[in-house]
Amino acid sequence: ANRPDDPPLLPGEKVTGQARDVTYLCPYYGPARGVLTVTNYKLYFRSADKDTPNIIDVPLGVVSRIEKVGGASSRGENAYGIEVFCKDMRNLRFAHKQENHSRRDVFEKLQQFAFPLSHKIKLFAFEYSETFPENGWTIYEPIAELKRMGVNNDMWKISRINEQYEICDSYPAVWAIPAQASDEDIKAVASYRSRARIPVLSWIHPESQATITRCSQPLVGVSGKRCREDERYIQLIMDANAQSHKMFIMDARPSANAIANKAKGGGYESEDAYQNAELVFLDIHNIHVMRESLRKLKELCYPNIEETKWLSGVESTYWLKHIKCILAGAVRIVDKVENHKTSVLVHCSDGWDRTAQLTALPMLMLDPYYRTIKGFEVLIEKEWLSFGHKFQQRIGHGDDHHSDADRSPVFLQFIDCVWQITQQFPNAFEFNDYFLITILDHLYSCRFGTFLCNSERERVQEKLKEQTVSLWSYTNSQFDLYKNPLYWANNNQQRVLIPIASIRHIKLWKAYYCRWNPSMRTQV
Ligand SMILES: CCCC(=O)OC[C@@H](COP(=O)(O)O[C@@H]1[C@H](O)[C@H](OP(=O)(O)O)[C@@H](O)[C@H](O)[C@H]1O)OC(=O)CCC
Repeated sequence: ANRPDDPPLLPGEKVTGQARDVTYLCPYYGPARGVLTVTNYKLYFRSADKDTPNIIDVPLGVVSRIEKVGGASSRGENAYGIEVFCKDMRNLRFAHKQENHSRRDVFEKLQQFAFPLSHKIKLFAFEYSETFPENGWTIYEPIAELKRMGVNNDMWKISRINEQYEICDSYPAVWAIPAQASDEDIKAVASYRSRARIPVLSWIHPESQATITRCSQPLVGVSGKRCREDERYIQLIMDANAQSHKMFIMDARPSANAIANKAKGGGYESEDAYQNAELVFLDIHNIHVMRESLRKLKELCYPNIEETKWLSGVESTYWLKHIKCILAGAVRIVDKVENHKTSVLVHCSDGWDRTAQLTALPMLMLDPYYRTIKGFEVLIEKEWLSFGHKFQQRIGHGDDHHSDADRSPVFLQFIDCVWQITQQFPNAFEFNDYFLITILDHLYSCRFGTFLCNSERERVQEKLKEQTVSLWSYTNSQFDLYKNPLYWANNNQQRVLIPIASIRHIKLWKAYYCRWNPSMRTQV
C-alpha cells in the first residue's frame, strides 16, 4: 500500500525497507529530519517539514560504498548513522537514533539492493517493466549503419565470420573488413592481435573513401615477433583507399607504456615491418591514471569548493589535461582523414578503452549524422557497446568491490569530450547538456539494460533486448527535453568540426562535476 511517505514507484519497483526519524546531514542546508525509504531500485529520503520538503533520490546503482558511522557508544549529535559514497560525485550522510535500532535494517537493505550481484539478487533492470512508444533496442542495426556509410562496396565487405563470437568474443557478430581478406587471413591476424581484436572498419569517408579502422596491440613481445598475414592485412586497408599510398597507425598510449607492454607479449608495429605506415603515439594514459585523476577531482569538487585553491586544485587533478590529450588525439585523426585523405588505424593495449574514445570522437567531428540524437545513440551502441568496452567492469554494476582496479571513468571522459565540443560548436548538435547528463545518470542507475555486461556476446546471452528496457526507449519518449534550441540542422557548410584542443579552450564541466553544489548551479 502506498503510504504517505512512500516514494513514487516505477513499474516493477517495490519498497524493501523504511526508517522513520532519520536525519539527512545536508552539507549545504544542514540537518533535515525525515523518512528514509529503500526500494529495489533507489534510496529515497523525504524531509518531514512540509514547507521545504528536501528530497534525496538516488538510484542504488550509483552507490559505490556504504559505511556505518559511529557505534552504540557514540554520543555526539548525529554521530551515529550511515554514509553512502556515490559514483556520481557526491556522498550522503544520514544520522539515526540509536534507540530505535533502525540503522541495521536500512543498512542491510541498502547493501542488498545496491550490490545485488553480491547478494544473488537480479539487477533492477530485469524487474523494471515500464513500456514506451518506441523500442530503443531497434535504434542500432549494424548492417543498416554500414549501408548508410556505403558498405558493401568494391573495397570493403561485410563479414559474418564472428557470427557465433568464435573469432573474437569481445567484438560484434557483424564486421566490415577489406574485400580481399579471406577467412584464413582473419584467423591468422586474430592470433597476432591482443584478445583477437583485429583491425576492422569504424568509419569510411563518403567522398575520399579514407577510413578509420580500430584494433588492439600486435603481439610483438620482447622477441619482436612478426606476422606476415597481419602486415598484408594492414596493406589491404591501405590499398582500399585509392587516394593515398600510406596510412597512419595511431597508438593511443605513451610510448613508454607501449614499450612496457612488450614485456607482457604486447607492443606496437615496427615501421620496417609495416613499410607504408607511419606510427604515432598519442600519449593518453591508462585506466589506472584516469581513475586516480577523477578521484582527485571528486575530492576537490564535493561537497564544497575551496575558493582560494580552486585553479591550482583543478590543475593538480590533471583531469583537464587528460581531456585535452584525448581531444587532441581525435583532432589529429580527423586532420589525417579529412585534410590528407589518408586512412588511420587506431589502437592502444586492449583496444576497448582509449581506442573507443579515438574512433567515436573523430566520427562525431566528421559525420553530422552522429551529432543528431538518434545518430549519437547509434555511435554509442556501435563504437562503445558492440565493440566491447567493458561497461560492467569499468562501472561495477551491482558489485560491491568498490576498489576494483578495473574500474575507470573512460566513458565519462568520452562524454566530457563531447561536451567540450558542444561548447565550441553550440549550433552543431541536435542534443543538449541534459541529454549527456541523463546518459551518465543511467550509465550507473541499472534501470535500463543498455550499459549492462561487457560485450555484445554477453548481452545476447543475458537476453537484454528481451528482458530489459533500452535507455533509448526512455530518452526517445521525451525527445524535446534533450533538444538543443540552437541546433542548426542541415548546416552542410560545416560537415566537419575541428575543435581547438588547447588547454585554454578546455573547461571544467561544472554542470556535471559540481551539480550537487547549489552555489555552482546558480553560477552555471
Ligand atoms: C613491466 C610490466 C609491463 C606491464 O605491466 O604492462 C602492462 C601495462 C598495462 O598496459 P596499459 O596500456 O598501461 O594499461 C591497460 C590499458 O589501460 C587498457 O585499456 P586500453 O584499451 O585503453 O588499452 C586496459 O584494458 C588494461 O586493463 C590496462 O592494463 O602496464 C604499463 O604499461 C604501465 C607502465 C607505466
